[in-house]
Amino acid sequence: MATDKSKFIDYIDEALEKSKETALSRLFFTYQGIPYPVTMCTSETFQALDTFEARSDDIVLASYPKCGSNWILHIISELIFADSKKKYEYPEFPVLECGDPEKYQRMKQFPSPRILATHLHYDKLPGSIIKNKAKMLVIFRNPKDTAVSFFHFHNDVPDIPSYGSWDDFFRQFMQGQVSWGSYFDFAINWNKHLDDENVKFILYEDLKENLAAGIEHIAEFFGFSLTGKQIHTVAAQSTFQAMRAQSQQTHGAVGPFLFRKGEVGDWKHLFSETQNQEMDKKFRECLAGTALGAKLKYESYCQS
Ligand SMILES: Nc1ncnc2c1ncn2[C@@H]1O[C@H](COP(=O)(O)OS(=O)(=O)O)[C@@H](OP(=O)(O)O)[C@H]1O
Repeated sequence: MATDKSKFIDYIDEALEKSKETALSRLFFTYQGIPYPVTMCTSETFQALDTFEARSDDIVLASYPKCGSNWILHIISELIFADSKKKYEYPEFPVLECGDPEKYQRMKQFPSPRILATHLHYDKLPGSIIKNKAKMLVIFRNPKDTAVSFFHFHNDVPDIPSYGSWDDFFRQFMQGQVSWGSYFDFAINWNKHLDDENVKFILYEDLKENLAAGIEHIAEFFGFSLTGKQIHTVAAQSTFQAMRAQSQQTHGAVGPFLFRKGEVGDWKHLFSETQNQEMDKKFRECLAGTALGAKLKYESYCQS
């Protein structure tokens, strides 16, 4: 990645250090009905977030955890670099709701465009993002691979509290008792806003299938004018293999765990038939017949 991410790595290392002393039973606190990890979020920071002043040229990258947040962060910073020849510096950890309460004051000094990643449900975003019509790219991934990725992150990273088994994690995931709450609540919430003029939807699986085309759409949405050659260069730097190879430099010790497999359909290795049926039912109840339900291509990615 064309960025100096030392602040980024410092923040991740600090969160991992806190995780070492945190048992799974003490990992979450609830703020306005949603569980968040105590290692990354505090209620003081959430209160301060209400005062955050968004700009119309902020770049908001929204996603439920494990849906490809670091992938689009990388793509955007490469697009900025290709467009302006200036490295995007990360003066703060880019996830908006993570960090100390003073970060929003410091962020006032940062030059535009500022990249704001977030895992917040739409109705928990600070009002100024909506009011000032900052452009928001929201990336979704099929819920089965999302759950599997989430489970592996907990159980593979030595310093992060583990679940007793995949079955334990699945139960918590389906009840929304995981960091940033329920995938399905997040989806229902965002579903109402996919047609908003400042919102663009992107599907992890589509990006995987045609990375250059996805990058072109992202560039167009944010108004970066790049040549076809530049788009292909960004695509070559944004493959899973390229990002995994750099992951220790970009994300520190957690890098190789974060960039784990990057595949579509990994859920087939873990889901039992009963779990498949349970998630299929939940999907039908929450998203069947909705615009997002169609966009997720559930039959292709979760049922075959
Ligand atoms: N370039 C590229 N191509 C394909 N897949 C990629 C890429 N970059 C990240 N990933 C995969 O995204 C998963 C991690 O998601 P997030 O970055 O959203 O994680 S986090 O919530 O911010 O911790 C995680 O998925 P799994 O491998 O299935 O665990 C990453 O491997």
